Amino acid sequence: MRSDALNGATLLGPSHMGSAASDMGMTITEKILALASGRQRVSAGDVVVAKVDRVMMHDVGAPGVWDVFQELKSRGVDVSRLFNPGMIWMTEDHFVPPPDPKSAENVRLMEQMADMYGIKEYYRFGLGTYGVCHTLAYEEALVLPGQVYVGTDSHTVTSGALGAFATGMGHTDVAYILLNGKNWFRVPETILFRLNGRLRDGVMGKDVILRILGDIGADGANYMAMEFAGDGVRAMPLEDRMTVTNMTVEAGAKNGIMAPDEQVIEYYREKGKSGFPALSSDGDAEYRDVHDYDLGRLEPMVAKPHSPANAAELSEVEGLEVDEAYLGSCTGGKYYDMVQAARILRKANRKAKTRFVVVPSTTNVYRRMLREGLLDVFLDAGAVVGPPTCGACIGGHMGVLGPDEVAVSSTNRNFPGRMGHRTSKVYLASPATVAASALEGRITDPRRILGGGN
Ligand SMILES: CC(C)[C@H](C(=O)O)[C@@H](O)C(=O)O
Ligand code: SF4
Repeated sequence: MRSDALNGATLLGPSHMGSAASDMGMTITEKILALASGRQRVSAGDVVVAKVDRVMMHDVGAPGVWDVFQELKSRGVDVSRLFNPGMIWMTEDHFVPPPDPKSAENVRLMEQMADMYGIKEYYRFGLGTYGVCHTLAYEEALVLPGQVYVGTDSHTVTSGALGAFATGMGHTDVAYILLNGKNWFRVPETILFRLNGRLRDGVMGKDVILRILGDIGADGANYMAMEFAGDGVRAMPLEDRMTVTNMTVEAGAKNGIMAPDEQVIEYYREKGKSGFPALSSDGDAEYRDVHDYDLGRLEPMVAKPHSPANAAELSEVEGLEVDEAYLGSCTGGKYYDMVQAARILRKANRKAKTRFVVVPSTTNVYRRMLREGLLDVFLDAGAVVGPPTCGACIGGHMGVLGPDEVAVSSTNRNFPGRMGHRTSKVYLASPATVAASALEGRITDPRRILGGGN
């Protein structure tokens, strides 16, 4: 079955897994876990031991895994060799360039791990390409459709937009995978979100996922797969799709996933990658729930403090004064996000009225911004443009908030204190909304500047 399914980068028909006619079909998530565990079929609730294809560690996760290794060593476990160093890739992203001694120490520890274990795919700040892991996974084609991909970060779910089973795991689980190449998974139930129609100008993937989070709640998909399908998905650029899967974990999801379409396959072809299974869900797959959305009617959204699921239409808070507009992170610091924000600034052609912090998520984004004149657009608007890092998204550095400050941010979490002082307040919004709000110093509908009907 495995060789049938690994049929090159072609879109495989629904029933390629050869399940008996009487069986229910499978979801894409079930198919990937079946392939990885060498089974003909799996169903939600099954516990499987699945081979993991790729593992990511960053400058917060790798030191945590190192600690687990030391603990195992003290109990007599041999941690001198890994199952397959080639399955691992690492990047420095959360606290780089290091803002404090502890972060600097973590970076040194990563260097040591890379040397000791022979980890070759290592993206280091100050030595060329590096950046926020989830953007880098896409840009450098580090994860392929159909793979089981695990990272030391909860937003590893982002890569599900490209058709992988992608999920975050804790240090102990990742340590186990590094030593054994596999782990156990309970096959999640799936909620299907059918996205129909096209987003209007000024409305982005971020608005889609905030709407959905508002509808299902912060625990609306606990340990479930959130699958997105429909012509609305196909109409979205890949980087905007990634914003949608990125925030599935904010509803508690195990993974977010979209079946790879021609756009995905073409993307990988350009990167010189093929030979992966482009799986999709069967028509008779079993879903826990199905939700329909008409993207053509979606309004710009925000998530009010202090939960990503505390969603409201932007109109509810329009005009609210902000102290900072933050454009960055794996959610809102991708190239597409920068382009959408810059479009608003170009159109307005004036300075921001509030502090405006722009942090491209990777060096690839940064270089493209430089080449295409986007850096000038942001600088001309008065923004400070920082080097690639997670930065203020996690309250680390590069624009953290002071007491009672209010920010509008393209990031994914607005828990108390997430971006700085515990009394600060964060409104999550799309990159377009962040740019429009920076210009006005107040939460602003980007369509006011773009001139669309709102
Ligand atoms: C530091 C890291 C483990 C964490 C995560 O798991 O997501 C961070 O990236 C976040 O966004 O909160
Ligand atoms: S940018 Fe923010 S959400 Fe993304 S990995 Fe970094 S800290 Fe986490």
